[in-house]
Amino acid sequence: MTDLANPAQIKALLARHGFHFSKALGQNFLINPSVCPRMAALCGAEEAAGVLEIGPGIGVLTAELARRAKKVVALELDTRLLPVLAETLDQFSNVRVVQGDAMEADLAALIREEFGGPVAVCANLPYYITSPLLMRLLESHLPVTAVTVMVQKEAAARICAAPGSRDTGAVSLAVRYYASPRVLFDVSAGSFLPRPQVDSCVIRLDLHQEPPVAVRNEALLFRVVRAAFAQRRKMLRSALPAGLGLPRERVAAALRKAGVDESLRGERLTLADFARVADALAEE
Ligand SMILES: C[S@@+](CC[C@H](N)C(=O)[O-])C[C@H]1O[C@@H](n2cnc3c(N)ncnc32)[C@H](O)[C@@H]1O
Repeated sequence: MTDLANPAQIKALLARHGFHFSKALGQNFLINPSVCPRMAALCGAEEAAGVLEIGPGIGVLTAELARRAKKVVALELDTRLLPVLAETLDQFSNVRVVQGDAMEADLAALIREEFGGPVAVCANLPYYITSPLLMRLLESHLPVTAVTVMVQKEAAARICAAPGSRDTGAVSLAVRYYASPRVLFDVSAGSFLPRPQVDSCVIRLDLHQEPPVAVRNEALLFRVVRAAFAQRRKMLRSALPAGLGLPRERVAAALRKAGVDESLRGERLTLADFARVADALAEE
């Protein structure tokens, strides 16, 4: 049996299957033996109905999840990895590997059919789709308790940024609408095969039962947030009309009504501020 924390054995396994890493699919596999047990222990696997993993690779994290969760469903895009996973996860009767694209798959149906209730999501994410995939998981109103993922360190700083901080952006605010984010631990570039250019970080997003702010039109809220950060060095009085394609006077009136200073930049606003601006614009 292959020791999935042993680089020499992993290389031998992949060579036996004629596998070559695909950069385009973000294939950097974990080889640091301490990372997967920590992720699996911190992702809420035991409390949920099971764990949905995205991108199992050769199954190193999947195995640790299977030791703790009632059931693990692992969604992998690369068909070349299916025979590898059949071999490495052979000992676990509570794991099902599903071939598919996490950006396209009907995740609601998958969770409904495979699990009896809300799941935890755990993944070492393919970096090329980190933000869109996270937003898909959050926006789709899936029965998910928490999302624990490895992302690039810079992405973690943006996703978990507190409002008003230097790293805050449209993604940070969108994430906070759906979840409470926190950084769990850092992971060095040397923990992966092949070694990526940058360090990584494991974060956990605990999904809210209800959004922390009430807003009339969710889509408009996110349009306002994106407009404010599309030109983040500009004050709201310029950034919002440009980003929303609205007359300056209309935006100025909405900002006044919302009690938000038009000379501020987006990074100074909280989610509640943005919600008041969106509501004021919706009323105009
Ligand atoms: C960073 S690797 C992580 C592999 C493994 N979980 C580990 O930690 O070693 C990302 C994995 O996601 C898979 N992947 C890439 N794009 C995907 C997609 N759109 N849907 C599902 N899996 C994808 C890759 O093939 C790869 O196995």
